[in-house]
Amino acid sequence: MSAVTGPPPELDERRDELTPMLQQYVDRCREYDDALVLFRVGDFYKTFCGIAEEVARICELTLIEREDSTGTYTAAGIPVDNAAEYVERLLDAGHRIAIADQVEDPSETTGIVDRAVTQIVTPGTVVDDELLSPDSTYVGAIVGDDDAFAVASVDVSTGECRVAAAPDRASVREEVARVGPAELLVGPGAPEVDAACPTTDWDDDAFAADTARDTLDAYTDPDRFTAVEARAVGGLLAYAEYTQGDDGALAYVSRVQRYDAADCLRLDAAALRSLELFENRAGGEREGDTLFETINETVCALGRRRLASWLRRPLVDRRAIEARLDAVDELATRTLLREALRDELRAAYDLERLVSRVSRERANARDLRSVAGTLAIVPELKDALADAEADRLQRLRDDLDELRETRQLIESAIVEDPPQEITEGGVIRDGFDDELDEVRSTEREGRAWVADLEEQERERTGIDNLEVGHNQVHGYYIEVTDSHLDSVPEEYRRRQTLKNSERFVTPELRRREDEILGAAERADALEYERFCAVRAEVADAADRLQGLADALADLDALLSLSTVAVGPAFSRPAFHDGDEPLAIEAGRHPVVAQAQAEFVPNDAELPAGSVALITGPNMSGKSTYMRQVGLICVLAQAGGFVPAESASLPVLDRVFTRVGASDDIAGGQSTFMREMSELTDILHDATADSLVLLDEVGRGTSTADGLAIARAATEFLHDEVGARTMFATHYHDLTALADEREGVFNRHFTAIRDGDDVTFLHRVDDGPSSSSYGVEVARMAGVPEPVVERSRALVEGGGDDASADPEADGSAPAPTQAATDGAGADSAGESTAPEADAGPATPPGQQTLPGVEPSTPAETDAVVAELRDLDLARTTPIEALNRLQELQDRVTDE
Ligand SMILES: Nc1ncnc2c1ncn2[C@@H]1O[C@H](COP(=O)(O)OP(=O)(O)OP(=O)(O)O)[C@@H](O)[C@H]1O
Repeated sequence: MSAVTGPPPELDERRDELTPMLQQYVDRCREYDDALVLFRVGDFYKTFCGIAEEVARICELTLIEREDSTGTYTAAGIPVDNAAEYVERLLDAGHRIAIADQVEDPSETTGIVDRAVTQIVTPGTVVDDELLSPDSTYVGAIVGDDDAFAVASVDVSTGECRVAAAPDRASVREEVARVGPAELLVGPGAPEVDAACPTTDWDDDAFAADTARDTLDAYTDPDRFTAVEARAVGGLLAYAEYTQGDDGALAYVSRVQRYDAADCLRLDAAALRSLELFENRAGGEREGDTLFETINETVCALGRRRLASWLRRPLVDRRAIEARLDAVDELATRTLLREALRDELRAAYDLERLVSRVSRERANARDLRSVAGTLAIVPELKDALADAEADRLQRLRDDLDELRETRQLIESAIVEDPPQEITEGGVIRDGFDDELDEVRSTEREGRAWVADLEEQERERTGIDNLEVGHNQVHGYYIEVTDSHLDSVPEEYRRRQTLKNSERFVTPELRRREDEILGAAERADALEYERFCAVRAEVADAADRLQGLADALADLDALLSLSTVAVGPAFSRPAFHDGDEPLAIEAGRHPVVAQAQAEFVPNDAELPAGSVALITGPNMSGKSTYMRQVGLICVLAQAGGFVPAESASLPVLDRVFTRVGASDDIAGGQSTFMREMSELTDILHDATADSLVLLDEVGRGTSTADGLAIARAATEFLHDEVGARTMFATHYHDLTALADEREGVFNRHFTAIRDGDDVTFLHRVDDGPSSSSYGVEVARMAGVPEPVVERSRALVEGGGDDASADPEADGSAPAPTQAATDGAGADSAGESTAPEADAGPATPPGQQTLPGVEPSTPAETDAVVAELRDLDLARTTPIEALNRLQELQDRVTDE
């Protein structure tokens, strides 16, 4: 990155010999020596020398040679009109960009136009619409003292700014993951975080206690914050100001919120990832298969961002949850009200970003009309909510600020469909400003006089084909064909001779023309002035406008939740004080169920402090089941209805997830190390109010060690922590824990086997599973047949209960049997016989593995005997494969 920051050396060395423009370029590069300077020259942002080469490479631009009296320089130019696209590429390539714009009007300057850096664009501080997704874009900052840390974040495009204290390093990491910044400032004393975004080393001084307090003082009372919080948010705001051109405090950051990270259902990075709230781990086509995209029914950008933040921070205050649910319930029941509100809200613009543009003086007339357009729906929304009963809705109705004066101001000042440009007129309405009206009427009168002139002059001179026209070079003229030149009056002055005609002006026409031009120019200037005044007045209402944006965002998010709530088989969750079981009837995974037509609903019941050990074949639905329990809890605490017939839930403080090592792509650490460090966090931090979802813990090491760790962790969670825990495992030995501990019980997923075919029922049942079907799944995944056969032989030959397995003794074809025996402490008598009886027919929603032709018993016996005698220690892989192939041929040929 350093190659493109600072001035190009060949220019820097000879600065004083360069042309004034290049001198200015070098100066801006020196001033902003940590950024790539884009230097405005006419309609382009230019870069020079080595920097130009880098920009041309990234942006696929052509390099040009620029020659002046001092030398020849390589240059590359980004067209100003579609700069956004190129800026995005440069950002993606990891550059920080300083935009040096012309800050003087070239037409009013003699000599060189002054240029200043007006904006620094970094991944976290982008404010241009073209570069921004509708989602929040945060820049975050972390700092630390000896024993305290703080995490601050700001969305420069909307002004949303927050800071939270974090008691330890793990909390910092967790909060950073939850904020999900696009860029992170790592301040002094900050712990190492594995951020999924670029990090920036920002001036340490900005985070110093006194400096940070001074910065913060321009926004709010610094005494509201602890020392470390003030350092984090003060340093961060200084950076935000720096990126916006260093013009002082950002007026649209009207509230700096302090929050407690523990005041919400805490989801750490692992939980966010494995529950796939915002990102699908599979990526690609399944990218949109996330909880957020599945339940997002918002109709405007404000609501979209709000719903995302509710999902990132579900509530933990039961009263607040119920209040949200009451509102959702009412909106779900009252279809007409819901649809009327949604229809109105569709017309809402992104008020937060508009207000921030207004405050930054970047808003144009269209933006102001969008503000007014959004204000125009407010009375309708208030009316519609007039008889709302839920407290939350009543409060929202009161918070919907009509801002009548602001709306009236914009509507009376700005024309309905204004142009993009604000300096070229056509922006301010007639009747808004006397002076402007007068100037405009002078212009209009002048033009009318000219328009009448042709008729008048024809009459006066008797020249019936006399014409009045206008061109850029000569202005207004009177054109007379050669045949009528004799009739031209005396005061006509010749202007231009054409092939068959002459063009004239008169002193009066000249005077009128000057008047028209003067008036037009004056009108444009006046309009711009008036526009800026109106914009400044709107900016004065920024606080109230942000308050309104807040209310609109809440309303849209509530409407989205209520729209989902009326979907098939959603119900309002009930909350209890935690002593009762977490109980879900016929729950569904909201994302998988949507994609899968034949999704099988499942019940779940977890008494306080219990551990459910979940066993079952691969692919039988264990992970889906556990995640669905987690997602239902998250959705419920965010204030949503849940995909279940009923749900009776405790208010959780945290959801922990630990997914299998192979499911996780970890950087740096070995997957096993990472798994263990995540497990450590869980064992340390889980409480009796937490939900712990463990999927395959201990898989990344030897079986004996893995089993030991899994068992010890389960015992600890049960005996010491008392967290509600679901543990999906392939360690069947673990299921014995249910006999030893009262709160541990077994659940399993059922599959039925018909010969070699396996059908997954995706249905959870009591008791442990007895078979894993790993070999069948391996074959389904395309593992070569010889290896599959060898594996099967090993399983059958080496397993303790080989003789109990009908397939092991070669009796073929194997009778249809339940894959699970339903045995286990809690499930005596609840066998899966009904499924077994169902025979080979494939029930809906299940996958079937293809079978192979069975062999005859005698040959199979012989082959099995040979397999047993094989000395594996002396067999190379190739020999093993050949041998397997031969053995397989023998049993299938026969
Ligand atoms: N309740 C269900 N109804 C229908 N299909 C389901 C259900 N649950 C899971 N499935 C399907 O089964 C597939 C496998 O599920 P899942 O990953 O949960 O299995 P698993 O038992 O955790 O497997 P493994 O042990 O290999 O990790 C899912 O991708 C989904 O398509």
